[in-house]
Amino acid sequence: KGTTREQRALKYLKEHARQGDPDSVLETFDEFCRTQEWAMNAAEEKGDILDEIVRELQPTTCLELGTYCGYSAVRIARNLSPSARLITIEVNPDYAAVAREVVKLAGLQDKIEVINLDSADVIRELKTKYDVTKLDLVFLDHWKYLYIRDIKLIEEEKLLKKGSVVFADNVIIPGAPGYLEYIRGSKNYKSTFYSVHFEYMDDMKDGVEKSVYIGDE
Ligand SMILES: O=C(NCCNC(=O)c1cc(-c2ccc(F)cc2)cc(O)c1O)c1cc(O)ncn1
Ligand SMILES: [Mg+2]
Repeated sequence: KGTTREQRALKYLKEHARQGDPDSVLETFDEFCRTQEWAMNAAEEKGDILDEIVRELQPTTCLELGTYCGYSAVRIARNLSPSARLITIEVNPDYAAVAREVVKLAGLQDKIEVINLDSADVIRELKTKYDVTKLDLVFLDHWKYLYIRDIKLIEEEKLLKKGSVVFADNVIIPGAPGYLEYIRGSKNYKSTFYSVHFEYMDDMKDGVEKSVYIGDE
């Protein structure tokens, strides 16, 4: 097949989802992954926890590392208040291209900015180039060994404030042991682990970690 899995998913969404309807895009993407081809979306159970965090926190500025096809970006942005926004970073150009289309299909291009660069380079420029003062919500879902590098960078840049939430996917599968040890050992966070099913696999368990920043501003 000349197409990639991500391109096939986008085609399916364009043919079956309602333009401008984020809920329809997410439901259709979940249907694609259950009936056609698996994809690494933060699906149903993980998504429900993410929805809960966004609804309770009502974040103004969100950062996502690891856009992939934009499933969780749409999931986050559909619950954001009118002036709130999400910056999502994807290093893979093919993934970023698909994600931009999915965001447009959901009608959320005014809330979501997809950046096709390396996460560390963008984090260093959030204040100067992306007009960010503080991050209310950070969603870690990119390469698992980079979680610890990037959370340390976010702290170094003083981008968190009391109450900021850092939500990490895949802390069991594929796993992020270094990150878990770091964040659970840090006095600046209050962490909670949630045992959840791995996306679209009812017989596999994964885990997500929600950490609330309580350190100095
Ligand atoms: O790694 C890149 N993106 C995805 C990061 N996310 C993951 O790796 C990830 C993986 C899995 C996963 C777990 C078990 C398994 F058998 C297969 C996949 C699940 C998830 O929920 C993820 O989030 C990437 C690639 C590339 O070519 N260029 C730039 N970035
Ligand atoms: Mg993931």
